[in-house]
Amino acid sequence: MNSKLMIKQLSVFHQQTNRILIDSVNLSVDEGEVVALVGASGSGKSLIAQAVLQLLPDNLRQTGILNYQSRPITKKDRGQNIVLIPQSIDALDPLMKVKKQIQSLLPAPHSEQKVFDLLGRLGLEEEVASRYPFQLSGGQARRILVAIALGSAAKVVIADEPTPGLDVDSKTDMLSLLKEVKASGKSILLITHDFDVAVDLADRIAVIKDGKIIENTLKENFVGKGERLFHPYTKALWQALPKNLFIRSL
Ligand SMILES: Nc1ncnc2c1ncn2[C@@H]1O[C@H](COP(=O)(O)OP(=O)(O)OP(=O)(O)O)[C@@H](O)[C@H]1O
Ligand code: NI
Repeated sequence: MNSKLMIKQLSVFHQQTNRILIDSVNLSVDEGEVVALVGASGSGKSLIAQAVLQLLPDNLRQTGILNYQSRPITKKDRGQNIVLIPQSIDALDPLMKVKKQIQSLLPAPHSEQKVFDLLGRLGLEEEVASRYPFQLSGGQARRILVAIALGSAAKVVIADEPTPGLDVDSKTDMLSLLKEVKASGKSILLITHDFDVAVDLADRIAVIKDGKIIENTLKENFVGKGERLFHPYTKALWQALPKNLFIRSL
């Protein structure tokens, strides 16, 4: 298989208590594919992203295999080959203006024009480049984080909760930005608790519950009342989507 990113038997433990937070997770993302990882708050989604990027805090320990293009992932892959759109906009450096921030993460040559072009693609004015992060709205800051991913040379993007608490219009905007990231040929691991975002964007959907993947299936299997789905939890998520609510009453 042509896996860009492969996660094999990944487990994450709490060092002191040995409590298991991620339990033998297998997940892969092929070239140009969007795989959504869906689960409730606290199910372990961000821990998987952190483990892949070698960013787990010191009190946690990981076991298992993490590969980028069939070889082990190292810290050097971070930003180079695998880029994270982080869950928190606090990830932006508060002391660095937007332009410098984007330039420092783009592959050379990172001209001013390149920054403006990127901002333009994301529907942001050039003037935004000269602001500090605290002068941005939440939605603008999120777009800057996507801009960094879009402009980077990395072939794999991990987007951790890109649509939290956005209103319908901002969510639609964010979805089209992510579609643009996909159209640029990158593979995406899309982390979200928002099931309709997953169904809209992904080729394949994996569902995580209490640190375990309980379903991993092609988007095509999300049809009808969910007869083709394996786990009752996934069926419930599918049936609860607003567009499917009528099905339940049939
Ligand atoms: N550094 C840590 N030490 C101990 N427990 C942790 C640590 N980080 C996360 N956890 C626990 O691991 C579990 C999974 O956390 P994680 O952040 O991956 O959830 P999540 O699915 O991303 O949730 P959300 O949707 O709220 O972002 C939670 O129970 C959390 O409390
Ligand atoms: Ni999270």
